[in-house]
Amino acid sequence: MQKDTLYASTHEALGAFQFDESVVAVFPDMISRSVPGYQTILTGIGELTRQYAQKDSQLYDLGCSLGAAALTMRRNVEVENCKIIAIDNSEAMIQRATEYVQAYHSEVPLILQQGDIAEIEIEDASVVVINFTLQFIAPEQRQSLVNKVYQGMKPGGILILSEKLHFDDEQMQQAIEHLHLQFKRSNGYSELEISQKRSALENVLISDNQQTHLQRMQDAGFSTAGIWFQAYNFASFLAIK
Ligand SMILES: Nc1ncnc2c1ncn2[C@@H]1O[C@H](C[S@+](CC[C@H]([NH3+])C(=O)[O-])CC(=O)[O-])[C@@H](O)[C@H]1O
Ligand SMILES: O=C(O)C(=O)Cc1ccccc1
Repeated sequence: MQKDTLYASTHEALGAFQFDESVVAVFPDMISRSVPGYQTILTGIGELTRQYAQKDSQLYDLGCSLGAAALTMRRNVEVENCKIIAIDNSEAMIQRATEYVQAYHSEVPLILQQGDIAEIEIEDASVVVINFTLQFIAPEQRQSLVNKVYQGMKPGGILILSEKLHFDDEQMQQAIEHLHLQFKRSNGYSELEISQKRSALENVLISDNQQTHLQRMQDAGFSTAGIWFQAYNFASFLAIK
């Protein structure tokens, strides 16, 4: 696995964070050193897929990057006639994801598509995963995306939504941000890397608080929604239709 050193040296004209070839090359290392609980969330996505995937249905991974969640879902589907659809708008991600997916054999079809998740159709879904991607969608498009997911779901279907959160209470925000900072330091990121990445993500990753997420899922129509996992400011929600 290639080490993430993207922000290790000084960038004078630091551009906004983009999911381009340079990020793709280091992505597995970057996400596991930056997101506490990432592996545990993938394991949970597998377990929930095993429990909630319905026969004759579609499973979606929206904002799939290299397809980690889609591959975990595929390993855990135990019912007949399921199809997994994984979508990302980064050409570089989809290209690399296609190579990854080809390395594993399975009877369950997995289709990788380049596209904007705000624009694609969702139908006959039993499991929809949005693992750390809604935070990159324009805030004013988020409700209609979650509405569309709900509309495209079968009764009993689930949405697994993982996001970086912020906290309205300033003291909570500071305390939890500190814990995340320490997590990145303990994973070998330097102060320069941390501060340059933070600048690059400004206005690119726009987090919501927990209440905004829960309200949005409720407004979409989900009768049940809650957090099933949280590590510091990174949480994963489960909503059931
Ligand atoms: N409008 C959009 N449409 C489609 N894709 C998008 C859009 N905007 C951003 N993306 C894509 O969303 C992904 C977010 S990463 C997901 C990790 C993965 N889920 C994982 O489980 O490993 C999370 C992170 O890096 O923090 C990137 O691949 C973007 O190209
Ligand atoms: O690195 C961070 O500080 C994050 O908030 C998470 C992240 C992880 C990978 C790509 C973009 C953001």
